[in-house]
Formats: sequence, C-alpha cells, structure tokens
Amino acid sequence: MKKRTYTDHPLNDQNQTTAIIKVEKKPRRNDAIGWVIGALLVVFFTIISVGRITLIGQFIDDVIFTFLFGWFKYLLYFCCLIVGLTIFLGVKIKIKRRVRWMTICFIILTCWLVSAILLIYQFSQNQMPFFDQQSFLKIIKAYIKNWQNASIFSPEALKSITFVGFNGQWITLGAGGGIIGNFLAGVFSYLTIFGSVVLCVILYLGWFSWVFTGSFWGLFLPKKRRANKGIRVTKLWSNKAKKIKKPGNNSIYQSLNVPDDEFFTPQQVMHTTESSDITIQMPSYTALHDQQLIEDLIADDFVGKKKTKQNYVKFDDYNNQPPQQRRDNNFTSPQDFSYPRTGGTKKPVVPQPEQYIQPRNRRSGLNSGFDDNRNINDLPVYSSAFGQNVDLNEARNKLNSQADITPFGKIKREGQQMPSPAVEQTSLYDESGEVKDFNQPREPETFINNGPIQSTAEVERPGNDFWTAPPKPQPKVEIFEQPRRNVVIDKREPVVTSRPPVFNNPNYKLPNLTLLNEKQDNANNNEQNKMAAHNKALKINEVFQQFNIAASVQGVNIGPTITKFEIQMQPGVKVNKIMSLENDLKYALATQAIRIEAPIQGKSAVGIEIANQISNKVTLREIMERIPLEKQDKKLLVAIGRSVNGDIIFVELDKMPHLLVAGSTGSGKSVCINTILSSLLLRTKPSEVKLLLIDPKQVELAVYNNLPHLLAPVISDTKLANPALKKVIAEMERRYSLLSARGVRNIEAFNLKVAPEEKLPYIVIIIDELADLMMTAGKEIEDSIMRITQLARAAGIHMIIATQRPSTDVITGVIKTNIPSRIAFAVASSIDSRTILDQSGAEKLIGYGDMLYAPAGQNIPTRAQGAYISDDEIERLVEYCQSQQETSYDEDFLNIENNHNGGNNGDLTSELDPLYQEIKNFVILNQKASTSLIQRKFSIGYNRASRLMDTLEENGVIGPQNGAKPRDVYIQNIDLDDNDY
Ligand SMILES: Nc1ncnc2c1ncn2[C@@H]1O[C@H](COP(=O)(O)OP(=O)(O)OP(=O)(O)O)[C@@H](O)[C@H]1O
Repeated sequence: MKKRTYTDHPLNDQNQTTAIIKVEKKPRRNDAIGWVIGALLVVFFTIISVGRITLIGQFIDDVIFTFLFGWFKYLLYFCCLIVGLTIFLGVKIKIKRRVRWMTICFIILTCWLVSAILLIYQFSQNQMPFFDQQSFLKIIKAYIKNWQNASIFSPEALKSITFVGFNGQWITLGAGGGIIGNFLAGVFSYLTIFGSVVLCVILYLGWFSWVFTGSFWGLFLPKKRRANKGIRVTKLWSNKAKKIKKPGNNSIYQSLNVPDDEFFTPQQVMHTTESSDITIQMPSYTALHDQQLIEDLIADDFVGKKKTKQNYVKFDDYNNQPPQQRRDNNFTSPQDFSYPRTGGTKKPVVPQPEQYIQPRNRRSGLNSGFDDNRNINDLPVYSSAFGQNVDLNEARNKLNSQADITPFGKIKREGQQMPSPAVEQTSLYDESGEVKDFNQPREPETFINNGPIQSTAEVERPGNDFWTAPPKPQPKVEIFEQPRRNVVIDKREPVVTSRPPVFNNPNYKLPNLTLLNEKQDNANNNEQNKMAAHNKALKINEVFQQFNIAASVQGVNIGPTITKFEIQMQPGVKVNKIMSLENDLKYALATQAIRIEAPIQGKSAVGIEIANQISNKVTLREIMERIPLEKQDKKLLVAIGRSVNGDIIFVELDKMPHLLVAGSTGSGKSVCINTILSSLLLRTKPSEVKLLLIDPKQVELAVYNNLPHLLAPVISDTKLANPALKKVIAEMERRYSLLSARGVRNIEAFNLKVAPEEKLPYIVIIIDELADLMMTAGKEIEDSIMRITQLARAAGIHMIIATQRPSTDVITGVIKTNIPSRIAFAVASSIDSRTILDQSGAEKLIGYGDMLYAPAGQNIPTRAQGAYISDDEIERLVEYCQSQQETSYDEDFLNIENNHNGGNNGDLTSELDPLYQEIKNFVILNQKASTSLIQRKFSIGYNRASRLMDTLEENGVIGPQNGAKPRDVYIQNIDLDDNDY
C-alpha cells in the first residue's frame, strides 16, 4: 500500500494556499468509550487470569499463557496490564512493524532460553541425558504431562474443581518456556543441551544488536561502520511549558513537547514520528487535530444548509500566523478562534460567519475511510443554500471574501492579488532511504540525506531568547480617506536623541514550511527518463563494443536533471580509453551535455553523466522537510540541492565556514543565494542571525529589504560595500575581545555562558556579484574579505560570495585560499572551471541550477541539482518575517551611509524630496507612519521611503522608531495650510 504522508494529501495537490477546514464542537472522540471498555476488559482478564480467579481465569491461564509461554507468562501479564492501563488513561502507542517482529523474536528467544536452562538443571539432577536420539520427543511429552498435571485438566483438579478462588500451582517446575520454549529447546538439544543454550545466547546477542544498531552484526562492528538504525522511541506530549524539549542526539528516546497553547504543523509531528519506531502519544497531546480535521473534511459530504454552531478556519492561514498576530489581528470574521481540544478546555469564541459547507454522514458509507486516490474535486457536490450547485472551490472563494483573511493573517487590501504558489516540478525519488553523512568527519560538515523526515518549521528552540523588549502587537494598517481638519494638537515630546533598544519580538515564530510550494508529482517525467536511460545505456554499450572496449553499463542513477551511468571495465582496460570516447558518446547519444567522471568517488567505476530528457525541479521545501531530527537545532543549516543519486544535500554554514558561488549568467547563482537565504529565514529568528546583503546588481536581493534580520538596508552602492565590510571587521574584533574576556574560543561557547540578552547573533554576509565590487575598490575589498574569511569563523561571521566572472582578477588567489568551499554553476570554459574549482568540469554543466559542489577538503566535487525557490515563495517568506517584527537596523551600519555621504545626516531638509510635502500630509491626515506604508502608497523604493521617514522624524512630524510599535505622529488633525514643518 502506498505510504501516506501529509504532503501526499489530496488537499495539498490543489495548488492552493488555503484549505477550508471545519471545526466543530467535538468534546469527546466517538471511540473513547470503546477504548475505556477495551482497557477495562484487558485489565479484568489479566487480573483474573494471573490470579487464577474463577474457572475462566484458570482456563485462560492454563490454556493460553502457561501452555504457550510457561514462566514467561508473568511478563506477558504485566505487559497486558500496562497496555490496559495506558488505553484507559488515553495514552496511544504506535509501533512499527519491525518492532513487532523484534518483540516476537524476544518472546521466542526468551522462552527458548528459559527452557534450555531448565534442561541443564534437569541434567544436573540426572533427569536428562546430555545427548539422546529421543530427546525431542521426551522433552515434549514430559512438558505436556507436567503441564497437564499442574493445570485444571489434572485428575485431582477435575475432582475438586473450584469456580472462584485459587486453584492449582502458580509455578510448575516443568513450565519453563512453555511449549514454544520446549519445542525449540527440544529441537536444538540435538546440538547437546549446552549447545542449545550457547546458540540461543548468540541469537540473543544478535537480537540486542538488532535493537540497538539496526542490524544483527551491528554491535560487533567498529562504531564507524555501524548502521545506527537502532529503534527510536518518540514521546509526543504537550503542556504549558514554553520551550520544546530538545530531543537527545544519540539517545533512542526523544520527546516532542509542544506548548499546548500553540499550534504546529502536522508535518512537524508526522515527520518526527516517521523516524520513530515507537510513538507514544500522551493524553495531553492534541496536535493531530489538524490532520484529523483534514481527514474529516475529506470524509464529509458537503451541503449548503446553514447551521450556527460551527466555525470555519482557513487552515493554512491560521497555521501561518504567529500566535501574537492571531490574537491581535482584527479579523472581520472569525475574530478569534481556537481548535477545540479533547477535553474541551478551550472553546471557540467566534462571531459565526455564514456557512456554506456542512458535514453529513460523518464517517459513514462512501466517506468513512480515507482514500489515497481521491481528489478534492472528486468530492460529491450537493445543492447549496444559494439554489445552485456549489463546489468546494466556490465555497472556498466565497468564504475568503467573507472572512477577509489573507494567507498571512493581514487584512486583505482591496484589489490586491494574493500570491498563489507557482507549480513546481520535483522529482519523485525514493524517500525511504536513510541518513547518510556525506563527507563526515571532514569539514565542512555536509550531509546527504534521503532519510527520516523532520520538519523544522515552527519548532521553538530552547536557549534562544535574546530578547530585549516585551512583546509588541503588530499594528493594523488602515487608511482613512476623509481627513479631519482644523484642530491642532501638538503632541511633541522632548526629542529622544538616543536610539531605542533593538526590539526583538519574543513571540517571533519561525515561518512554516507551508509557505513554500509543494513538490510536484513527477511520476510521468520519471517514467520517461527511466525509459530514455534504458535506451541510452544500450547505446553506450554499443559504443564500447564498436571501439572494442571491454566495459559496460553496470548501474544507472536517475537524478532530477542528470542521469549517471556507472561503467565497469574489465581488468586491463585503461580509464583513459573511456575518457577519449567522449566525443563518440556525444555523437551516439546525440547530445552535447556529457560529463565523464573517472573514477566515481569511492567506487571502481567510471561515471558518465548525461542530461535527462525532462528535468525536474528540486524544491526548497522538499529538502527542508527532510532535515533529520538531530540537525533541527542547527541554526546555520542551509539547503543546497539534490545529488545525482537523488540524495539531499545540505550544509552547515558555520562549519563551511565561507562559500564561493560562481557561474556564468543565468546558471542559477541567484536562485542558490535565495535558497540559502530562505533556509536561514526558515530556521532562524532575527535575534539569532543577522544578515548583511551587498547587491551591486541592485535587483537580486532588493526583495529582502524589509527583513527584520537585516543589519543594514541592502547595500547596492558599491562604494558603501567596503565601509560595511570594515564595520563587520570592527564587530569581529569587538567579538574577539568579548570572547577572550570570557575565556572562550568561539561564539557557541560564548552564547552558552552569557545571559540571553547578551548572546551574539551569527552574522552572514552575502555579496551577490563580487566582480562589481572588485572593479570599484579591488584591493580594499580583497583585504576586507581576507580579514573576514581568515578570522571570522570563531566570531560567528560567515561569508557567501557570488560572481558571474570567474576570472583570476575577481576570484583572486587570496580570495580562493580563504574560501575553501565552492559551488560552480555552468561556466563557459574549462579555464573558468579551474578558477573556481581548481579542476575542469563546470563547463559541461547544463545550467538552470546544475552545479558542482565542492566543500572544503573534498577533491572530487559532487554534481547536484540546486534547490529552487520562486520569487513568490521568497515574497511570502519575507512578508511573513516582516509581519512579525519590524526592521531595526544596526546604528553603526546606518551611519555608514551617512558618513559616506559626507556626514550630511543633519542636513536632511536641505534637499527635500519632491514627494516630501505630499507624504507629510498623508502621514498627518492618516495618523500613520511606516516605511512600508509609504512605499506601498506612493510606489517608491525602500531607500527613498526610509530617507523620507528620517526627514519626517528630523522635522518633528513623527516620533522615532520604537520596535514593532507604530511610530507616533506628533501633529494631529492639523490644518495643513497653517503648518510649516
Ligand atoms: N535550481 C534551479 N532549478 C531550476 N531552475 C533554475 C534553478 N536555478 C536557476 N534556474 C533557472 O535559471 C534561471 C536563471 O537563474 P539565476 O537568476 O539564478 O541565474 P544567475 O546565475 O543568477 O544569473 P545572473 O548572473 O544573470 O543573475 C532562473 O530564472 C531559473 O529559471
């Protein structure tokens, strides 16, 4: 059966940002009574059986437990009791198949061991021979006779049968491991009775090894070679604690603790539990409601009757909002809502919106189960209250217009189109693999992972409260059309000269992965690529035959954009012979895009990489979803892409510690930078990572301009780049003195020692076109880069540099030496490739994100398809981050601009912007002032808007920036004509 995950869900195939979810009052699950009755029965039968109370108890004890399991029955009774109690208490335990097998093996082995040891005891009493041809029969016969004598079927027991009370012996010597144990001990007694024990002990050790390492021999292998697939137990629970407990890295037990007043994505839980063999869901845990709600939606029929006691929640919208915002936003309807929880502690207090969808026949008939293949559009359509057929999409639209909620929790602005996710292509690779360390323990630490999935979105991480100010509500943006005039109130207070402390929103929630596009089902593409690969393999073999080379294709890896054929040669054939066939292969396969890797890293095979017939996009989301659990607290972990094998590649920037990205124009550099930036936004709060973006091209990084993570506005003036880098060097030196004062060696150790508000955030500098900077101030820039890259690692400062001119005057020897990790996208010539990677190969890449990735210390680069993120997704992410916290730049970095402009910051009024007067009027009339509002209203760029805000502040029209609070407008309801500010 197809494994079902949340992302497979038909609702998610709809390419829609919103799913309508119905929440109805459901105080108790329907099956709860059944559970309690079941639990009571289990406990009841356990007690009467173990105590041999009543005839039924004696019968069950004798016939099922003692006969089969012998002494082991007491352990089973204990387990039954525990199971009964857990059901009764509402604890749910989900066990994977391999654990069931492990349990069965444990029972069998234990029974065998007990019986075998008993035989040795009998041998010591001279009741049992060392070796006998009739051993097996004797043992079985003796066991059955013994059992019968001790059971209610013994002649004595039958004579004096008691219906209630104890009867018969509790422990009979012959019981041992029951018929199971005696059977095995009997069979293996032909190895002599000691041989049987020894074999059983060996198997026991193998069993332990299986449990703790995932393989029979694992425990006996050196640590490095162990599969490390031991069983994992996850406990899901929730309480009022604000922090989620961090799962232990190595322990088999992990605990996912979700504060019960917050919501989290089903993916987060599903992906956590997917990697777990035993999932224990505590009664306090209520998070699967979301999933339940989706399933209910699918299971429901839809009709249009109106009903009052129900609420509709736009599932994605709600999940995507920070709790603070959920509370603060003035939704027209619903205003405040919460999912009802089991136990019914929180009830929705909601003005009831009109209702268009209503469930019918819950869990009955056609809809009672979950059908993997059902599409939401296949759902039956019933007559609606509007006298016409309404399908789900229509209902959804109608609801949207009523509810007036945008996907990101803001008030919908008239005429504004909400971003709809672009359809992404991704490949469907086998996702059931396991976590593989790519090049550990080498640094930088890079991981390729196909394995257990862990969504990291929205996981509150402990120890990261760098906050300096209490939570502030997000302002609601409103625009008044009618100005009020003629009353003058000057609200000005004494001018505050010092900058307010940097505001950090303590309720800042990491963006949810649902903001990113889903991966698309590429089954068709994969099928076609598979067929094409088969034909290509035949052609490659033909070429070898034609040139009398004893080699053939032995393996094929179909990646997202490239297929890699593994060629094996007969002994004595030179690798160079295959290399020399490159042009002939190109000819035979009618393609230019061939790259030969000789040999493949870690294999005695030569790789021939050929572009796929159809390429699949690799989405950022599919990579982020597969970050393993143990990496979830790594702040600087960023997604790179997928290798030709379909493995996930991601990297920790702090281990890297700097990255050079180069490739010709249109090869995918900017997308790569965007995925790196987006990975950081998805995993870090503004207090944890600060970004300095230098974008001489002016267009690539402009979208990030309002991010709360920024140290300074995106620097697009090349003249400002070096002063900014100098500021970073100064910060680096300051950090070094802080580190040495504390006697620590790096920022991680420092942050562990200091109070939350003193913690230092990481700084990531991104330069998206080094060539432009090198042209303006080559030597100085090179010096600054050298200083930062040489020293900044311990201070938590990392640099990513991109360029489309991989020539030696841009990527100088100094820069190359100091930036050991490189990504090469397609370039024009092998010389360019050598400049980037010190070897050729990048000239054979096919562009569009096709890359060679060479982390520090890895000689042979890995070919990969870069992760893709669309502009829509980036906008959504940025908007989400911005909606939670306003931008507050570092004063030092803001001063760069002023200093550089000749220190004319006190002279802002001297060159008034032509829009100044108009904007001032607008601000006063509406009593609202924010950079983004002005940007939107007057369609101007960020820099200009923020300059205008500064001027307004300078002139006393508005107050200083105050964290997330809206700025004060000092002049209220003014007669504009009388005002000369
Ligand atoms: N990982 C990827 N997957 C799929 N398509 C990609 C990927 N990366 C880039 N592309 C495609 O290539 C186009 C160019 O990418 P990008 O803008 O990143 O190139 P660039 O190297 O930054 O170019 P320039 O230097 O001119 O800015 C994108 O618009 C996109 O269509």
